Amino acid sequence: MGITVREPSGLSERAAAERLAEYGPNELSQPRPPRLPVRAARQLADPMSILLLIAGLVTLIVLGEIPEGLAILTILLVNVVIGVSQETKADHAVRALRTLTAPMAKVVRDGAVRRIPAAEVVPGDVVQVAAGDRVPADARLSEATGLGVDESMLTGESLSSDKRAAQADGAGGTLADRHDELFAGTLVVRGSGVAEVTRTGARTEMGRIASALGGGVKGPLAVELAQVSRRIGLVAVMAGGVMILIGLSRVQRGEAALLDIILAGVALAIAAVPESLAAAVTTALALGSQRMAALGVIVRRLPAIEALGATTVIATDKTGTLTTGHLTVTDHVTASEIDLWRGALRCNDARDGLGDAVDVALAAAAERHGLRPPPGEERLAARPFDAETRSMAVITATNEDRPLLTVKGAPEVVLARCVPGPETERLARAVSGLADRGMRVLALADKRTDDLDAAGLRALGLVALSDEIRPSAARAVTDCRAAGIRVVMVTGDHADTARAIAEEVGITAEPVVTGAALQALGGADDGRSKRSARLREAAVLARVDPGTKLDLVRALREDGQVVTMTGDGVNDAPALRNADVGVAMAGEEGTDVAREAASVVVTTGDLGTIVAGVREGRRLRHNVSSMVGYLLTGNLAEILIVLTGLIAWPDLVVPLLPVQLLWINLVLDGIPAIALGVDRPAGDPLALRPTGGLLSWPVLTRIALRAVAVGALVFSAVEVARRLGWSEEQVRSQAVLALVFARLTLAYVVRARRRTFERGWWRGRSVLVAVTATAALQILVTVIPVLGAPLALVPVPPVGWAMALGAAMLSVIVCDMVRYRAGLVVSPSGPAPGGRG
Ligand SMILES: Nc1ncnc2c1ncn2[C@@H]1O[C@H](COP(=O)(O)OP(=O)(O)OP(=O)(O)O)[C@@H](O)[C@H]1O
Ligand SMILES: [Cu+]
Repeated sequence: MGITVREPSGLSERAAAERLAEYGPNELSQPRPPRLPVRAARQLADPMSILLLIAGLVTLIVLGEIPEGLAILTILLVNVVIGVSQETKADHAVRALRTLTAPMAKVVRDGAVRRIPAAEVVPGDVVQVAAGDRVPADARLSEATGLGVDESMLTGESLSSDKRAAQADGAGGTLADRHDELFAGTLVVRGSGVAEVTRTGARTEMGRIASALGGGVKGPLAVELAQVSRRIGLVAVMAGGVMILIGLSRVQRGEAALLDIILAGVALAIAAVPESLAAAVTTALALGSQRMAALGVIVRRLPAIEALGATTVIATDKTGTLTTGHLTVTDHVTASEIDLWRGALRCNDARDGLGDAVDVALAAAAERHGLRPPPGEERLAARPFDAETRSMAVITATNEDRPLLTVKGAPEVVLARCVPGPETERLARAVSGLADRGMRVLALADKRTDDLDAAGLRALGLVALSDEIRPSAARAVTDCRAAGIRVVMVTGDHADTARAIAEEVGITAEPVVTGAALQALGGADDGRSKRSARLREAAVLARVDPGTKLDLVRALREDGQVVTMTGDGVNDAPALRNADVGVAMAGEEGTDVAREAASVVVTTGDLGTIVAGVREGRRLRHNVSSMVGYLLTGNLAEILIVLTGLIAWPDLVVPLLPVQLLWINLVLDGIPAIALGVDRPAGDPLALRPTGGLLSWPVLTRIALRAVAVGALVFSAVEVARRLGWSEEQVRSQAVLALVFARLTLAYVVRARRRTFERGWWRGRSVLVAVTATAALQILVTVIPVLGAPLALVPVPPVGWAMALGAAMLSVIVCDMVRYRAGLVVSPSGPAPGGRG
């Protein structure tokens, strides 16, 4: 426990509540979400909507076709409503997540340390900060131990600035000179301190600068989708152009009006562009992130969902992830119990049961042995625990004349600094017996000196802490293996401890690679490549420092793996940022720095939770690829029919009227596409192994082949209708009916794993509802003339229905054949490179 001269007891809860009412919450005001009309206007400003508006007005006013013109405008309205509601939904989801990851602060209230939301911090609060924390408010330091703060976000200076406790009267000056002040929003990179809050919320230095926290960086998925949309847009415009060119010859011959042809071309272009794709994908991701939040997986950046689903390697911490993280001292080796536990209390930063898990466990053990912090001792200097040195050192003024240095840490580190002798050797030999049992072993030593780095210490003994395995972790490891995901344990702990735990949870414990072994490979080019190879094959990495995590991430990613990495410490940030998915812990266990570097925050560090996230990620990837397949296949088939029909059926002028194209694409298609986005396919989603990119060549080939097949089937149905001598309206109605039915069955084709109507295909309520509702809608407008009139649809004879259903059923069969075939005909170059998300 930190013994200090002044032990500030902080505000009382009552005073704090009063101040909160007076000063308001400690937050920078968030930009308000745009209002409904603004959102609607944004949707309308989209080029497609503008085209649609023009097309509708031209039909209505210039051509004087009132029902058709109104229908087009209604379709536009429906489209805007769907767009706005999707955007609002996605927005809500993202906002809800932001609240979940709200920052916390440690304050002293009524004399005890509490963790409270940073927004509730008030001026006058006594806050504690330690390495890894984001400073919650502007504050004046009353205590500082080796405190260093990164203030680059305020001052632009990349070097961290050293802080010390305030003197009687603090001097002003530029921000960078104010060494006894902490500023809201800056990051503590080392040491610890206690400070009294001076300003909160918008009154802080950060508040004055105003938040520069912009969000919304586009992820790879969004970029890929934007690219796809652009390409398809080009194809669509070309298709529309071709249509107009073909039509022009007809205008010359006096068979059609110019305006009709142009409108039809524009409609084809609008119809062919999957404008709902990007919005539907964003919605699917946003809703998926909400579902994940319910599982305890909070996604900070939406594209991480997709990357989670694509994960091939999970690099995990040991403590807190595979084990519960509740450390208890279960064994110790010592010559003098009293000296050992006194040392454990001196070299300890825990307070009121809060703080580092090791320190909390040691304080509890000391108390069990009847020791309390000796009164009247004052801490003169300290070097906080740090994962690089694996030790902590404290100098205290005791009742005796000379100050006392106490060191605790990894046995290799501490015992190496002790005077050699039988006792030191006895302890060194005892280490591996304890570690073999999966326990974390620490050594303690002391010496009368005021030098933190002194050697020649007296060994006090060993303490062994055990940590229970999480039962869910073992299951998660098995799940991962079944799903083809490798689990690698990365720990700062002893190799023997690591191996014992790895074996217990079912991670193949071979090979165990230690930091020392990696170091021995040297730093030359040759050594580096050997090092990467060693890192890639390791199942357990022990006694490694956080820097090695970054090397591991790099080595694995170079190898084409998609890496999910967990981390909690200040030094884990680079690795978390560089991994495909960085996972940090919410709450006390993780640091703010790690959380900000991570793309995913989990409420329990449990590996099972992370695997649940991977499962959801795989499901979402599957859903997004279903959606893309569904929309692209359908649209392409439609373009093919319109273009071939234009040539084959000159008497029809245009095979499908603009209003019909828009009806099919903008109304009927949107509903099943959204349903596919939130689909629950049969079976365990974890088994849906990611294959290549969203639009790799095999995928595109499959889409093209299926589109040709569906197009040909619908074309035949229409051709038969023409031969039977039906009227122009009936032939077009037949085309719409067959196309809609065939496209609807595509929803089932794209989401299936092996066969369209495989076991459990009917499960997944959203798709069933969407497809049935859409089919019903189409049937209604076909059989009820009043409803069909604006769309120029008329009832068709029974043969027509039979042909539409036949085309739909045959589509399924042909598309399933393509499913098998595609694996054989395409992609000789192995998996496509799009797998990394
Ligand atoms: N509070 C502490 N004071 C002194 N030494 C410590 C403390 N905590 C840990 N150590 C030592 O440092 C070593 C590394 O600890 P660290 O917490 O960095 O491991 P880690 O990589 O987080 O482990 P894990 O994978 O189990 O979470 C430990 O094995 C222990 O010997
Ligand atoms: Cu004991």
